[in-house]
Amino acid sequence: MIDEKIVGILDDRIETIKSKNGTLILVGPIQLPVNLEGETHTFKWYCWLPCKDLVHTKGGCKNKERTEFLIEQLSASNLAEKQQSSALVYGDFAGSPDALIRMHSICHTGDIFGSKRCDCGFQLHQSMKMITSHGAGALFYLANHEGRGIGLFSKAMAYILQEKGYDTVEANLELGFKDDVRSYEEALLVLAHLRSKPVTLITNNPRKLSALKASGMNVEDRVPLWGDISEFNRKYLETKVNRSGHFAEELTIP
Ligand SMILES: Nc1nc2c(ncn2[C@@H]2O[C@H](COP(=O)(O)OP(=O)(O)OP(=O)(O)O)[C@@H](O)[C@H]2O)c(=O)[nH]1
Repeated sequence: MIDEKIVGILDDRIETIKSKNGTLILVGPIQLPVNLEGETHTFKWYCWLPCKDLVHTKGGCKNKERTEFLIEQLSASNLAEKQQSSALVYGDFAGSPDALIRMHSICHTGDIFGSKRCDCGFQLHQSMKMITSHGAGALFYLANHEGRGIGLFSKAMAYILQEKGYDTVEANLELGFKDDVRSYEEALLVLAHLRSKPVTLITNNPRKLSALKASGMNVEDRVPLWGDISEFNRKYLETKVNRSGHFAEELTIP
């Protein structure tokens, strides 16, 4: 039995988002002060969970019952073994006429370790800076997208192939994957829940742009995000342009 007071505290900040493919449980907003190059910017942080990741789910509950049931499931659901994605929201996200969106795929090596083999760490921090300078926007951090959806272990194997001359696309294909197996469905449901007005997408990837538009994202515009180019990621970036068709007009590879 969960303490009623605990249920009351959490219930205010838990919502369910229903779609034809299932239900997401969204928790937030949570104040998150973030250090961006010495300046503190406060984001609103949301995290979500597909209902199927819980041990059991109970349909049709009233809010308080649902929240109590959810808390009861948590400790047995082994959520640390699964991936949970989240969103950092900035400014008047629902109301602002234009908002910048970054759909950022997790990159353990680039985002956490600062690896220079890719541009992911740079893109993560730069997009947060772009969103705060713009005044309104959201960064979706997609935790089940590692290695463009192949997973961290497979990405490690792909890196070994790349050391032997295979490019990013070839390495994925040689390991039996498609080049890009990412799904944006859950993130789009959360986005639609938080904002209905059009957005500007931060990306260099035309396939990401079309996939998101095809899934119903209300994208009005796109802004590029190239940078942190070095001898270590030159081939990776050239492969993006030459094999994956990335918009190259804003890119200068020295
Ligand atoms: N398979 C594989 N994935 C990689 C490699 N380097 C980085 N990644 C992954 O690529 C993903 C980053 O993709 P994005 O930053 O969305 O890049 P993008 O698809 O080019 O799109 P934009 O950055 O939006 O232009 C992350 O999940 C990384 O883990 C690699 O060499 N092989």
